[in-house]
Amino acid sequence: MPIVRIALPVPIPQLFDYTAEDASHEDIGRCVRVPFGGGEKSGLIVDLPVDADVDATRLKAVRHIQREVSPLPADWLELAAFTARYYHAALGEVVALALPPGLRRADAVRDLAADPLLAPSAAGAAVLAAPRRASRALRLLQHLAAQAPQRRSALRAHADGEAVGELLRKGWAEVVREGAPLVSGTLPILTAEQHAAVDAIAATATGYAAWLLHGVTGSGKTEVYLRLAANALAAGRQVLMLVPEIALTPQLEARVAARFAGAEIVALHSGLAEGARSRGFVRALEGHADIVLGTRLAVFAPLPRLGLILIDEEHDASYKQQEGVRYSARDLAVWRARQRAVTVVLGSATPSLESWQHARSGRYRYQVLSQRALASALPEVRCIDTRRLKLDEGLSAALQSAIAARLEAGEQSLVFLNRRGYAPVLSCPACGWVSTCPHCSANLVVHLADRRLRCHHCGCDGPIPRTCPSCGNHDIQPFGRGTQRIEARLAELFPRARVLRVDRDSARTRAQWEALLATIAAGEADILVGTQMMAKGHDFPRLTLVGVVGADASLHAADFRAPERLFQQLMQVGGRAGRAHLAGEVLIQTEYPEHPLYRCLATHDFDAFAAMALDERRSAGFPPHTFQAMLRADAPLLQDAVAFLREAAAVAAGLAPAQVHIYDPVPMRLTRLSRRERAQLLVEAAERGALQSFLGAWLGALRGLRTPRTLRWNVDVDPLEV
Ligand SMILES: Nc1ncnc2c1ncn2[C@@H]1O[C@H](COP(=O)(O)OP(=O)(O)OP(=O)(O)O)[C@@H](O)[C@H]1O
Ligand SMILES: [Zn+2]
Repeated sequence: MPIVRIALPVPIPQLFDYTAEDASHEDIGRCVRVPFGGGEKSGLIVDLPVDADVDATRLKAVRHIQREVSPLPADWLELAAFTARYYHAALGEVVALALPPGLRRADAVRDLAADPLLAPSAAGAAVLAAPRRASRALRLLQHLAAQAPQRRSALRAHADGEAVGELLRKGWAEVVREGAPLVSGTLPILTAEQHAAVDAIAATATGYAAWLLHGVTGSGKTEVYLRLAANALAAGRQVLMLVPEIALTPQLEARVAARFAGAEIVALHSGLAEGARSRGFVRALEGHADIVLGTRLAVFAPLPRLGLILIDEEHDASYKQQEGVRYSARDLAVWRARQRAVTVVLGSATPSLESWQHARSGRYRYQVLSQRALASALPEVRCIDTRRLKLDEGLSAALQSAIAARLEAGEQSLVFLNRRGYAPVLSCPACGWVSTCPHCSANLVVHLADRRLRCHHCGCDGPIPRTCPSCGNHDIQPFGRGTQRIEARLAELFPRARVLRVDRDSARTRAQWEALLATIAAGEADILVGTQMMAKGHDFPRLTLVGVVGADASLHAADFRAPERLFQQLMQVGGRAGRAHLAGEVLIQTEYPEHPLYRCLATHDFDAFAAMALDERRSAGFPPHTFQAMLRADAPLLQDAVAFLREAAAVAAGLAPAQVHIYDPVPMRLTRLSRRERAQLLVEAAERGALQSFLGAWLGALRGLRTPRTLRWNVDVDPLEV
């Protein structure tokens, strides 16, 4: 009887053999359900071995093979295997992460029929012409009318997308004939730099090439992506477009859908309902989807006709998964481009130092967009020296009057503060009590909007006490400032202005987020108070002033990547100012106006900053000049976590070649998280290969160690946080 070898989601690097009566080589790459332990697990057939690893008579039989959809192709299995190897994870875990849950469970995949193009029908047009009460269906119809035709799946993705069935039932929308033009709408005339970039990148389109597209904020990188995508689509190829957080980029989704009305666009991200995710994945797998637009996990989309990979905001930390299999979608995308011999474009106004270094060394090709597409200039950036100033709830007089001037002119301002909540801690001046999280080594943040004290790490919360829980003092005070406090003060200072706070508390759902964006875009907000959510990618033509408060705190953070992140964040958020025809200005409140980081910001000199930061990294022996991996352990008791890491370090000492450096175990900065104490051990090498082969041997040995039941450990290759 045929034997099938299966990758199952278990945390050990082992494959499992089963028998399957009717299995053939055609089944490699198919999902299966198998008995496992007392229950059932689902996994993927990766091989059809001639002989089993164990006595064949003891093998159990698979329960079900999913044969409704095409098997995952060999190149996809290679991608999964590479991911498992490089990040030292079990293949089954990679498969579990990469496949949509429904497909992996070998469930039936429904609704695989083509994704029809829809447009308003005559009845729909009549509905739009007559005044009627607002409803979901009406809003969706209006949206469709503004951008018809649209794929059913694209409509589904709209905030009112649930009404798509209703629209069809009511006859307000109809299916339009295929063969609609691939590219629709009027195309903007490219700037000279955009033109040069498109030409240069298109010239390498016949094989593997990695491009860093370094375009200043507002330079029109998106337009370059769209033109390159159009070329690939015209050549009959599929395009993979990665974005940092799809919930943050509904605008981009809409833009892509509007540009390529005749193309099938599939969104892939973890926010989708299971059915939609399976469906999109299978549409890509079977070669129907033309464009796959998604967050990091979309890098695992199977794409038989792949022709181009685009990575927007390539520097963004969200491309790195921070739990489970800690992969970097950006790095995997580059590997994938090489594997499939296609072009990959990494775009950013503030490239990661890793990518910038690759561009310098010639590993990546390099294309610059130095001018903004619409605006005549980048915003003017100035520091407000706050050392001798009296601030009003953190706001300087200069910033206040700049905001007042924008109000007067009918323009928008953004106050950027990367700390949500009202105040980072509640404290008692009498006895020194502070609000600390019972589960984490962190303070509880005051959220005045819903009157709670909340931990931003474990999420636990409770009411705000009226008196000090320790001494009974009535006069306990919120200490420090978050977005809610700034919002409240701005509302007092500018009573006639419409102040809008944009952070993860005010935009908890995608619908809330889209509503906020729509409010801003419609000019119905005058002063925005926002966290880094506001920094990414947005394009609001009337936003002309960005005020930065509280950035100094990150200047002296312990993580060696902190300056890079701060610079990127400030350049990005500053880049929201003056993107269209109104001049922009960025005011940074700081006690260190002479700091080189701020000076580089003021001159928009990313290259100077990057060169400086890379020099520092070289002398300190940090990435990208070295390669790192982090072994982390957590347990209810810190001593258990540290003891394990000490043992791991001792094992490493016996295995590591001279060029691999093993650091001492240390508690993590946020030592306690959700009642578990955490510690880490850094290993570093001058070469990736040396690190990789050491890791293989070391982790193998660690898996054999006896550890307390309550201890967990994991490895993070190329960690972003150290
Ligand atoms: N060739 C062009 N002609 C006219 N307008 C353009 C052109 N290219 C881009 N734009 C417009 O310029 C603005 C900035 O473009 P886009 O948002 O793509 O910039 P970006 O490079 O992605 O910037 P960021 O990195 O800051 O997000 C947008 O409003 C876009 O529509
Ligand atoms: Zn907590």
